[in-house]
Amino acid sequence: MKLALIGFGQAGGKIVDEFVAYERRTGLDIFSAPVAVNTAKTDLHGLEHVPTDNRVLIGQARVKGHGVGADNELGAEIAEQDIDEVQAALDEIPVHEVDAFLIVAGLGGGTGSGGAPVLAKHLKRIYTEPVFGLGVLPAADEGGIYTLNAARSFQTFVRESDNVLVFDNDAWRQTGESMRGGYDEINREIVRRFGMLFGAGETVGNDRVAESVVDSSEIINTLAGGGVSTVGYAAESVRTTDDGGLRSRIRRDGDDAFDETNTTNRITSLVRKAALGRLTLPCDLSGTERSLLVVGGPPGQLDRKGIERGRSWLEEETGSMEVRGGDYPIPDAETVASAVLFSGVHKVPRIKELQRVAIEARENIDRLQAESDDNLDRLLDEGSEEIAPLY
Ligand SMILES: Nc1nc2c(ncn2[C@@H]2O[C@H](COP(=O)(O)OP(=O)(O)OP(=O)(O)O)[C@@H](O)[C@H]2O)c(=O)[nH]1
Repeated sequence: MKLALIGFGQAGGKIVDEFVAYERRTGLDIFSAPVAVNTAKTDLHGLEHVPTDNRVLIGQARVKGHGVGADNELGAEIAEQDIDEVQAALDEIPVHEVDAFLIVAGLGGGTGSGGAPVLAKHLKRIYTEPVFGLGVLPAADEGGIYTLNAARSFQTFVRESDNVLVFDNDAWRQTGESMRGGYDEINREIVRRFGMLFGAGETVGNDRVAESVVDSSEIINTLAGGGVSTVGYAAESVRTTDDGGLRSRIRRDGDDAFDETNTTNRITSLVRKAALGRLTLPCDLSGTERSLLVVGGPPGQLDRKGIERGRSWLEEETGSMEVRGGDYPIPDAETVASAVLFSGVHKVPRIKELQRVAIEARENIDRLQAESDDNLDRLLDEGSEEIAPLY
């Protein structure tokens, strides 16, 4: 599908940068004029792939290019005030060619957390195309303020968008590695998963027209209806033979029945692994409203029976009959991969936990604020009779 892609804040910009790198690497044509918006000049400078003309610095009058320091109310205010500057960048996009908007932001900071919902609301007012969000939740150990920001932004972003696809940094933190050090790997993971979903049905290069049965309307219909989504992914490598043909790792030449069963089984097992493995937002899949299965890889490996079985299994697992699916032929691929989009998920312990910690953080901030005023009064009162103020 064709997306108008907008990264808000540092995380949003870096992920959009990675999406553009992915698009160039794969030869796909998914993103129309990607845009990065930020209140921090250095963050915009740090991007490598988003064209310079598409980097929009907002809030200069308020924060002078230094960011909003995790104040997401300020982030939202600035986004509202400077929405025309963002719109000017979007005016360059041939909107009649795009299927949807995708706004990407880390929800724990200030600029993206505050700005993404404001932009979603603005786009929905102006355009008829659906507006989707890709929201990144902070890791639990980032602290109360990040959690509070994320909880407030999350509920607003979900309300203002047609669907929010969620990636939880906490679930993807590498043990023993600092969160910051791991961002590059995490961003590649985000792009691998969402890139495969959004790339389904798009043209690779000039001469290979994808014959996929997954097209943009199926992705849009899976996301339509609102709510929150998560994505599962699994892949297995297939080897290239000496004559350039593709051969599965355990294929026995000349045994067609064996090959067919093998490709069918591989796909059904990849679908299970994708759904039962680590999701972008871990959750209980029962009660998921709509799902979409995309199986990508070399055309000869995309067995229809396997995809059908995978779909039936997903229906049982989610308890929903609304499971769409299809293949995504990628002629030169060395892996067969399965990506599953679960849309309208409800049983998400992480969100409940985020809200609980956010309430605690709010109470803690209010209490400290009240105490701080008293403490300062007490501190300054001491000796005030002997020491007169300067004026
Ligand atoms: N996955 C991922 N998450 C990131 C990355 N950078 C930051 N984050 C997350 O996003 C949250 C928000 O951080 P930023 O995007 O840096 O904040 P910002 O929107 O630029 O806002 P301010 O810096 O407060 O102006 C953090 O709490 C992290 O959880 C990244 O490169 N990848």
